[in-house]
Amino acid sequence: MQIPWISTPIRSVLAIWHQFIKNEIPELSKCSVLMRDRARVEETIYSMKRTGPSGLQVISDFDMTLTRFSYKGQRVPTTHNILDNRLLIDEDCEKKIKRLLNTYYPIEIDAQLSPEQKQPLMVEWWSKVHELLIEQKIRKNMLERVVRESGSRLREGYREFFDLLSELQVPLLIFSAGIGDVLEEVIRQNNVFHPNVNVISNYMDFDAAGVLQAFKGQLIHTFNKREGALLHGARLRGRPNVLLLGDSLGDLNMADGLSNTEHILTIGFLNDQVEERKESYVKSFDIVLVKDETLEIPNVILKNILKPQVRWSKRL
Ligand SMILES: Nc1ccn([C@@H]2O[C@H](COP(=O)(O)O)[C@@H](O)[C@H]2O)c(=O)n1
Repeated sequence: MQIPWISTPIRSVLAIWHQFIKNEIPELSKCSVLMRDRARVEETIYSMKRTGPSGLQVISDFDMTLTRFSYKGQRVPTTHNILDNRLLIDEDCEKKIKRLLNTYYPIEIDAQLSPEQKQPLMVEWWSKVHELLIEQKIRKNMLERVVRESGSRLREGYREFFDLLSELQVPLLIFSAGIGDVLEEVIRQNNVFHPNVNVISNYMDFDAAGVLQAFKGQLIHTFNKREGALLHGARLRGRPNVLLLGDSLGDLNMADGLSNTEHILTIGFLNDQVEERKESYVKSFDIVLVKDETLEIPNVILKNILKPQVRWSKRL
């Protein structure tokens, strides 16, 4: 808002007031942020803000959503890839797992294939890898060290994200097709496994000697999160407003187990194959973050919903 004939301080106060009444979030103007309908996004945030922390829950994917996609030019390992350590698997197994990754990951992110076409292939990928891991007789007591030695990295701003939700007792459900035991160890080692955090994932089943013998429950892969959400619906109910974070179109189904929702705001991290997938991401997510390795935008939105008074008093 530019009014040339009034002094700068008055102009700044007016600009802040203008933003306040319009509920504008300046960070959403960054070129890495894409939205189909910005006005709708801001209205949704405003509605969520009116209900406040007691009505909100956050549902998030883990690998490449809460963790970085890459760091210093290298891919950051997923919870599956963290197990690629000689303490747990031999060279032959490592080669086989890499070959499977090179075969199936391009399918997972292929913009030309539908989720229905990808589904059976994802089951194949996950099942083959889990079989290989079971053959390796992985020991539970090695996981702590293996996670510590891995290059796993949560996104910049993760502490603020986890701590804010914990402080205001907003439930955070991490819904991951990765490996739950490894995921829990990553957030524990980063000191953010707070009591408001719940995890739905693929958990390892260890025998009495602590050796991997199977995986528990129904397999979760990237494109069957709807089934998982329906199965675990009870863990999702209760709060009508949802902030959902993911990096795959399959993550949009993570809130399918919910009934009585009022507002769902979806944020998608577009990390890879950007040009090929941009259109479908913008169509499907409310906000798309292109090659953004941080949690800055989710944090700004959360602060806006949960702590409006802090935001405005800081700015004034
Ligand atoms: N053998 C595998 C299987 C899957 N992945 C990747 O993990 C991601 C799943 O976890 P989310 O937390 O994102 O649900 C998925 O995107 C796969 O690319 C893998 O690295 N190795």
